[in-house]
Amino acid sequence: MKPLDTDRTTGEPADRTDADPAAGVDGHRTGRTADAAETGGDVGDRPSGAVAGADPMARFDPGPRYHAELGGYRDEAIVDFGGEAPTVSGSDTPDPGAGSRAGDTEGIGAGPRAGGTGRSGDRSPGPSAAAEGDAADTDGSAGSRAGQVVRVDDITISYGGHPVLADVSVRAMPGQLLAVTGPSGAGKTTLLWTIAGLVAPDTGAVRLDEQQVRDRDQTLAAGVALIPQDNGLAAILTAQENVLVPLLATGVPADEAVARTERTLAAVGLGGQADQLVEELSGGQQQRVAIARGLAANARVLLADEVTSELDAQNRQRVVELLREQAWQGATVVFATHDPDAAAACDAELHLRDGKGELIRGGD
Ligand SMILES: Nc1ncnc2c1ncn2[C@@H]1O[C@H](COP(=O)(O)OP(=O)(O)OP(=O)(O)O)[C@@H](O)[C@H]1O
Repeated sequence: MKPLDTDRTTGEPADRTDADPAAGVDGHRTGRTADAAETGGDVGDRPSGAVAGADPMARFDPGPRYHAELGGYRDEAIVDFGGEAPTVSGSDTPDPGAGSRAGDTEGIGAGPRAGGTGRSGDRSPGPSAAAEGDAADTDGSAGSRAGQVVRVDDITISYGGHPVLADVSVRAMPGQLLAVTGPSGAGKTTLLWTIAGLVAPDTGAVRLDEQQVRDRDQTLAAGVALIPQDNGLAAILTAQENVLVPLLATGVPADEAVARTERTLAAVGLGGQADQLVEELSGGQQQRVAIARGLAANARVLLADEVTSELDAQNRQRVVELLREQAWQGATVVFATHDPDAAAACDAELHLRDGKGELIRGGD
């Protein structure tokens, strides 16, 4: 495997102003200080989120330490979620990256690790998030989003010489859900990360429509969102902020960002917990925040990595319905899961075992 370098330079955070937190970006943590130990020392100077003027949201500036494409405020930030954006080749497209992984260190190792070759020690730079406004998408109408065909052609990936995926091929289509199943360690996360451009195959290729995936920047620009297995949330931010900040940081107009945030949190049943810090939420609630963030990205390709693992049956079903809704709007959805019911609700299923991938249902 060739972990891709997604490290970014850091800078000092912008000074915060005291402006209005009502904007939802900064208002809740009065009296709470960031835990440097938890955050690698960065978040104590949490980026501004700050606000000034009549429309603070419109002036939101997360500060130079915020790495939307890395998903948060810390150098090790991992997360993801890509958002919609025009095309892979659209180099002028503002990077729709976003996501967040500011505070929570626990999940960083989840998913394919960098095998020690990543820039951040043994941690793989995580998927990042993204989100860029696409007004056409916000109405949620059928087919309003231009998904992309994801073509995985004969990819082989190994970690330190140990093969994980061998000649795996699959195609995921806009408007459809592709389940990726298989036992623990079969390579589901590795496959999703490869589609996201976070892991480069040893051989073979991944294409979005006709564009070969090169790296995460490219897939972010192409509107590929990843909801990582470990959620990748910033523990010291509220649920609302975890959804909202990446949207603002990637240029989604404030009104729309707020609307998307409210809509997606409500959709996952967390409308009443919007102002609660992530660290105060249960595991299942945190998972739903991460899902809301992924949904808010209005991605063209949505990669959901075991996003129902901590949910009760009712919420699992709801999340599968929400993924279905994404597909119904036109997105291409790839959903790694251990849950046979969730897999059965998908249009096709790729089963990974012993390095091989077999399309056991649907697809072509
Ligand atoms: N950086 C790394 N270095 C070495 N091995 C790695 C690294 N990242 C992942 N692996 C290994 O690759 C294999 C596939 O991991 P991956 O996380 O893709 O599996 P998975 O199917 O998503 O597993 P799970 O269902 O438990 O999440 C595992 O054996 C894992 O230990």
